[in-house]
Amino acid sequence: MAPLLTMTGITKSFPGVRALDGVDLAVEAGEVHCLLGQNGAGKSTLIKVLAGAHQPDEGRIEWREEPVRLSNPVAAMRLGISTIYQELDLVEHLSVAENIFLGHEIARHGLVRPQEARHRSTELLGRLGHPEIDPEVLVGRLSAAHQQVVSMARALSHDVRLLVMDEPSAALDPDEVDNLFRIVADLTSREVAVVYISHRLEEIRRIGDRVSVLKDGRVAAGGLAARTTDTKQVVALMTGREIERPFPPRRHEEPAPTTPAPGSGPAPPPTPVLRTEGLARQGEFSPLDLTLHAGEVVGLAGLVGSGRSEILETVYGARRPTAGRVLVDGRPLRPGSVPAAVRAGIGLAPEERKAQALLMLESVTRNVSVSTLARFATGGWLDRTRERQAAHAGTRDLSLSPDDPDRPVRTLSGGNQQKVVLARWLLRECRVLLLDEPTRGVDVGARAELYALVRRLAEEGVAVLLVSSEVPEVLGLADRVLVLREGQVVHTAPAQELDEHRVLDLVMEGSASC
Ligand SMILES: Nc1ncnc2c1ncn2[C@@H]1O[C@H](COP(=O)(O)OP(=O)(O)OP(=O)(O)O)[C@@H](O)[C@H]1O
Repeated sequence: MAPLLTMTGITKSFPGVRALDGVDLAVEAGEVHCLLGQNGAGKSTLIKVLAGAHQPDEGRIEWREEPVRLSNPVAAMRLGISTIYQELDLVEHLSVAENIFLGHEIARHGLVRPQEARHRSTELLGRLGHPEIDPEVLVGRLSAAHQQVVSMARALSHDVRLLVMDEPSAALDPDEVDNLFRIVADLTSREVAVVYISHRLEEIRRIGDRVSVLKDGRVAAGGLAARTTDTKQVVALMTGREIERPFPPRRHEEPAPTTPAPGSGPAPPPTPVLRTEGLARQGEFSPLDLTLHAGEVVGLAGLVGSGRSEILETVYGARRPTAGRVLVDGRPLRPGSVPAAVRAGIGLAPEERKAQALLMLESVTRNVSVSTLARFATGGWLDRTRERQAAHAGTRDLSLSPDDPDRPVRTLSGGNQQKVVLARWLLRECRVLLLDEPTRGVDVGARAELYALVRRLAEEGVAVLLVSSEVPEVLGLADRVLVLREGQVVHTAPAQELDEHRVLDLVMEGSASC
C-alpha cells in the first residue's frame, strides 16, 4: 500500500543541537505508528515539523505521494493532520465548545453560530465516551483527563486523516487509557492513521502496528512490527544498552530494629522520621495515620482524584489540613507552612513541574540549585563554580541530555525538564522526599537510573513517599503500599504481597458505577 505520509531526510537544528539528523518516516492510512526514543531524541521536534509548527532545515515531505510544504499549522490542518501535544494547548478561560472550534469557528454568512458549535461539541464528546462533559463549562475547571478529551475532540473536529498524539496516556488512569485505546481503534478502523508517542513500552504492543525508534535525532530502526518486537530489543535500540531489570533489589523489608542494650528488655520501636496523625482535608482525604521510617519507600496507589497528590501537598505544607497534624522526628510542624516543612527536611517534587517548579528562562544550574543557593554563598558572594559543579553532578546522575548546565531550561525536552526538577530535590539532601509522578515523561533508560537513585537515597536513610499512576512502578520501588480510594486508605500491605491486578481491583472497586 502507498504510504499516506512520507518524510525523507528531515533535518532540524537549534542553536547548539541537531535535533533531527536525516530522519525518514513512512506512515500508512489506518495504522498506529509508534514513535519511541529517549528524552531529547527528537520525537517532539519531528511531530512539530509534521504539524507545520517547525520548518525543517532540509528534507522532503510527501502526502499521498505528492510533495507538500507544511509551512504553518493551518497548512497541516488542511491536509487532515491534527496534533495533540504533551502540554495541552487549551485556553483555560474559554468554554469547551469554544476551545474545540477555536480557529475554525462554525459560521454562516460570516456569523459565528455558537449553538451549532455546542451541538457538534456534544456529539464529539459523546463519540469520545464522555457525554457528561458540558460544552459550556470553562476548560480551566476540568480535570486533566477531561481536558485531554477536549483536545481530542478539537483534533477530531477537523476532517482528520492523520492524528499525532504525544504521550497521551501520561496523565490518565487505567480505565481512561482503555477509553483512549478504544477511540484509537475506532479511528484506525476508519482509515485514520495515528502516530503515537509513549514512554510506556507495554502500550506499544497493545495498540501499535509498527514502531520507529529515534536515537540522537536519527532513526535507529524504522517500521518494526509492534506486536513481534521484543521490548529488550527496543530498549537497546533506544538507549544503546541493555537494561536487565528496571528496579534495583530492596535491601530490607522492614525498618532496621534498634539493638537493645543488654538487660534493657525489648527495644522501643524506632521513631518514624515522618508521622501524620489524623491528617485530613475536608472533601479531599479522610483522616490519615501514616508512619514513614528512615530508609523506607512508601507508595500511594490510587486513581486521579483519590487524594494522593493532596496528601503529599498537605504534608509539604502547601495545603492547610482541616484536621490532624504532621510530625517530623516526633515534633509537630506548623500546619500549612512550606518553610516549616522545608526546614524540617521535607522536599516535594511536584506533578505539575512547569507550573509549580521550573524557572523556564533560567539555566539548568540555577533551576537545580535554586533551593540550596545558601550553601554556595561565602561571605555574601555566590560561588558560581561550586554551584555549577554541584548541579552538574546531580543532572549527570540522571543522564540529562544535552549534558549542558548553562542551557536555558525552556530549550530542554519535556522529559529532561522533569530530570532537572528531580535533581533539585536530590541536591537538597532531604530527610523526607515526596515524589509525585516522578517518571512522567521520563524515558526508560533514565527511569532505571532514577529508580536506582531513589533506592540509594533510601539506603542512606532518606524516607520516601511516592505517588505514581503506574502501578508496576509503585510495586517495584516501594517497600510498603497504601491503596487509596476516594480519599481513604482502603488497603495497606508490603509491596511484595501485592500484584498489579490486585492493586487495580482495589483502586477501581466501585468506580465503574460512578
Ligand atoms: N526550541 C528549542 N530550542 C533549542 N533546543 C531545542 C528546542 N526544542 C528542542 N530542542 C532540543 O532538541 C532536542 C530534541 O528535543 P525533543 O523535544 O524533540 O525531544 P523528545 O524526543 O521529544 O524528548 P521527550 O521524550 O523528553 O519529550 C533536545 O536536545 C532539545 O533540548
